[in-house]
Amino acid sequence: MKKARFIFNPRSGYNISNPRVVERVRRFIAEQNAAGVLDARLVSTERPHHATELARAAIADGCELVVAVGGDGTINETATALVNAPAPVALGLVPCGSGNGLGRHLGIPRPDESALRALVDGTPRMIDTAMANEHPFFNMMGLGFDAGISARFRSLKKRGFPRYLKIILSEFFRYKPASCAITPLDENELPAPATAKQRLEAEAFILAIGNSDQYGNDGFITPLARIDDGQLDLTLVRGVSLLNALPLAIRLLTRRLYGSKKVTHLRAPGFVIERPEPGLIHTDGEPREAAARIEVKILSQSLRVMTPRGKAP
Ligand SMILES: Nc1ncnc2c1ncn2[C@@H]1O[C@H](COP(=O)(O)OP(=O)(O)OP(=O)(O)O)[C@@H](O)[C@H]1O
Repeated sequence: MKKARFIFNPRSGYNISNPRVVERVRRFIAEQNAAGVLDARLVSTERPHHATELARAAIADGCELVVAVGGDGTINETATALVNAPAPVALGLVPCGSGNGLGRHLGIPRPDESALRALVDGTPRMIDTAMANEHPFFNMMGLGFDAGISARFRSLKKRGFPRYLKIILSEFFRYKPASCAITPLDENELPAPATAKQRLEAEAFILAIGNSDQYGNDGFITPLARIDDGQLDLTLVRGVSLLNALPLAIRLLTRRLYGSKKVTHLRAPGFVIERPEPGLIHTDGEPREAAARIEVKILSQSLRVMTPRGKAP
């Protein structure tokens, strides 16, 4: 019998409007407990960052499976406690957020029966995780336009994709591109000699660094990223205007962003981003205050995750 803990965020996009998800999860737990497969219970988060405390407590209690029932923010907080945890502790996902970027990349787009089945008969996989200064991330980090969106989204009482869209549109008209310098790092966290000539200074509309290939909702901002290759993919988008916003959005949704002249792609195990002053970034869609200098680095194969059988990306 595998000891497990389910960490449920009642504030995540899907969970607010779909109380049936948590009912189904409770039933699944009862079924698995009765069948002698799991020894599991569900706990709810009461505040931001509570999921990390709950996940640490679950590991200390001997749980081998810790399941995040929430969006990318809840997954981030839960997984933070599991990075480099001793085997066989694994993260499970029941993605119920507004975007579900990590879940979609791993073949778990929705909180459905397939997501639940993967928890008990799926394949455990080792994936990379990453840090942006002191902030862990698992899916995506960024600065510029999308960091502003995450800050405004956080202040909403109600969440969900339509509200995302509304904020994206209003932020588009007020956002001013930010200047930054980007230096790729090698495996030893030194400026990469082979790629040093790629050091870029730019006015970034969006600067995104992806461990997975998408923000969520199939917005493929780093379309070539793989979550277990020991590398991070950086996408720099410059000069977005009313004229080119729609074609760029279509490219974003069809994995063709790197065909645009406005877009630069870099790949490295890490990056240093320097800005004129401290400011906002986001990690997995959650806004954070960060120093002017941001060091982003990969932690190769540092998290075990349960994924559906035969669905490895
Ligand atoms: N009980 C709570 N009350 C208020 N906020 C909470 C509570 N529990 C967790 N949170 C916060 O809720 C926020 C949103 O969670 P989450 O990211 O899971 O949902 P989402 O934003 O709808 O999904 P996604 O990131 O996939 O778009 C996180 O910042 C988390 O810290």
